[in-house]
This record gives sequence, C-alpha cells and structure tokens, in this order.
Amino acid sequence: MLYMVHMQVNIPASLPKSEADRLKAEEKAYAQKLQQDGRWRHLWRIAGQYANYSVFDVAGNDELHEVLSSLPLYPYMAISVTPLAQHPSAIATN
Ligand SMILES: O=C(O)C[C@H]1C=CC(=O)O1
Repeated sequence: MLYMVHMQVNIPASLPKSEADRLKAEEKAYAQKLQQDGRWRHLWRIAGQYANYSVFDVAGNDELHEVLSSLPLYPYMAISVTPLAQHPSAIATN
C-alpha cells in the first residue's frame, strides 16, 4: 500500500546540539536504508520548512507505524498520514 506522509520536525532548542546532530545522522542512515529497500519511495523537502512530504510503500498500517515510530527523530516530529489509492484516470499503475 502507498501512503503519503507529512513530517514536520520540531527539535527543541533545549536539546544539546551534539544530541541533535547524532539523531540527524541516525535519521539519515535509516532513511537511506528504507529508500534502498524500496519502502521509502519519495522524499521531498518542503521549501522553506524543516518538513518533508514522503511516499511509503509498505504492506499496511501496522508496517507503516513500525517504520515511522522507529525514526530516530520521531519524538520530535508531528506526522500526518494519507493513504493513497489508484486514481481511475492515472496512466501509471504504480
Ligand atoms: O529532514 C527531514 O525531513 C526529517 C527526516 C526525514 C528524512 C531524514 O533524513 O530526516
């Protein structure tokens, strides 16, 4: 199943920079692993925001929750999820 996910990152100013940098590095490695295995299909920065729109391709709600809640920056994110269905006018079958 495909899901469009919006992630807004809100790292508190009280978090030490070294800890924030460590979490960002872990997040990058985890995100790139998921892109390589095909589950994180698209990752786009929203211009001007510390936020992204992503498309995930996973088995269903439970796997998506597992993937998202394992993000190193998860404690500092506001996440919204939109399930995607095939559009009848779309040429691509995805
Ligand atoms: O920067 C972000 O948008 C948050 C998160 C998503 C991928 C990644 O490397 O960090």
